[in-house]
Amino acid sequence: MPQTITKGYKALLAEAEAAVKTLSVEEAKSLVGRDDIVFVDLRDPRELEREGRMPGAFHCPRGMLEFWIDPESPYAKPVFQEDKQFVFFCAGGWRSALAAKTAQDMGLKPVAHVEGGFSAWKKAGAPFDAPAPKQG
Ligand SMILES: O=S(=O)([O-])[S-]
Repeated sequence: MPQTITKGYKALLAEAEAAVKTLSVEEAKSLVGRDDIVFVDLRDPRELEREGRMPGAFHCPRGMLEFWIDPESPYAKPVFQEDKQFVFFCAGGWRSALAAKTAQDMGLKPVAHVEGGFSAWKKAGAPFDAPAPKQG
C-alpha cells in the first residue's frame, strides 16, 4: 500500500511563511554589508560551485542547520550565538522558509528569509561571486 502523506510540502511552506518574516530581494539587498546582519546560505556545496555565492554570506548546508544553531550540539557554530539578524536564503526560497521557521522555533531571533532565493537574487542584478571556472 502506498504511503499517505498527511502534511505535504505546501502545508509546511504555508505554515513557515505565516510564521517567519519574508524579505523581497530588494529588501535583502539593502541589508548587504551591514554588521548586524548575517546572510545564511543553505544550499549544498555543489550548488555554490555551480551557481556562485553571495559575497560575505555564511554557508550552512540545510542538513546541518539544527546542529550548528544549538550551542549544546557538538557541531555548534559560534556565528549562531551572535546578537545579529539572520537572513536565510537557498536557491528558490523553499528550503529557506522551512529553515527560518525551524531556526525561529529553536529560539534564534530575529530571523527572516529571502523570497525567491539566490535565483531571484541573481536575476535582480544583486552582487554575487561567479563560480570559479572549471579546471582542465
Ligand atoms: O531552493 S529551493 O527553493 O528550490 S528548496
